[in-house]
Amino acid sequence: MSDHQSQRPHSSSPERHRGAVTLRREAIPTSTADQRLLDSRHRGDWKSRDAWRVLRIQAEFVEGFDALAELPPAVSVFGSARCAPHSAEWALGERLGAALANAGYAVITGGGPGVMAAANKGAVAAGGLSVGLGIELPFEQGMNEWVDLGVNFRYFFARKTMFVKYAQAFVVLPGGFGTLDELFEALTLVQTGKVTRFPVVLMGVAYWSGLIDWLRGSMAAEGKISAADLDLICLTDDMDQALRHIVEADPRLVAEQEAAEEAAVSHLVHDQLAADEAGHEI
Ligand SMILES: CC(C)=CCNc1ncnc2c1ncn2[C@@H]1O[C@H](COP(=O)(O)O)[C@@H](O)[C@H]1O
Repeated sequence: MSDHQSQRPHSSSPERHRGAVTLRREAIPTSTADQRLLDSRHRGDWKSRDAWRVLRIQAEFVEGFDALAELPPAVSVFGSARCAPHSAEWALGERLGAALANAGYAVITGGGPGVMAAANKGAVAAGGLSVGLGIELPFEQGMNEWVDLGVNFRYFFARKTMFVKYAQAFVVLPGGFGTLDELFEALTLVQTGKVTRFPVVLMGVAYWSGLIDWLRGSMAAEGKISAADLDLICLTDDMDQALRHIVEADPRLVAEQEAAEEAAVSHLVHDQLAADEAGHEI
């Protein structure tokens, strides 16, 4: 008898154990897991159980990690699925995709239409890697034609993990609920220290100003966030400023800068020690 079993209190009624779960009386199933798995008549409802879904969710994370692990440094771009081709927002998305690709970043979008397609198109035109993380929706929708590496997700939350995990920054163009969800998720992760050095750029000053005013005038003024939390956002229409904000926080550059600073300090200490020694000898 194992230690685990010997610690169980004796009970007159029969019981069954399923991992950490103890089952007694009416809760004991009349069939075994093997029976339910092998009995084809029940295959349908077995698949709709949450335990089965957990495996599908797990598989979705594994597939996402597998497909994206070797991605070069990347930036996730968000924005409206509904902006029309040839609109000003489309043009901004395309310019942004190209600028990011020219700066050496892969461009990750939701793989859908609108701003997503524009940013993917810009990235492809500039010779960059164009990535789409699609989402299964109630209506049929393929990846936009400018996605070169596409992964389709069933679950929003698994997909959202990929946007953060494989990007060094978020750039958010004008959009609706989906875009706000992605923006505020990033801000919450940075605010709570779940991700560090993660630049969030908002492009489209006219569109976002009302929201920023409200965040400052109501949310921060009433103490729901600190004024410093607003510093997490870089609001600009200027492509160079957006790029600078991203590049300056790039972990590769930051690591190089920290190494250079450490080297300078150790030289200084070394010189000081040498000078002290020379002073003693005199
Ligand atoms: C025409 C239409 C509504 C298509 C929807 N097709 C979509 N395909 C892929 N990602 C999407 C889609 N809709 C919303 N999203 C996600 O939510 C954001 C856009 O939502 P919204 O349009 O701002 O609220 C995108 O950044 C994207 O990640």
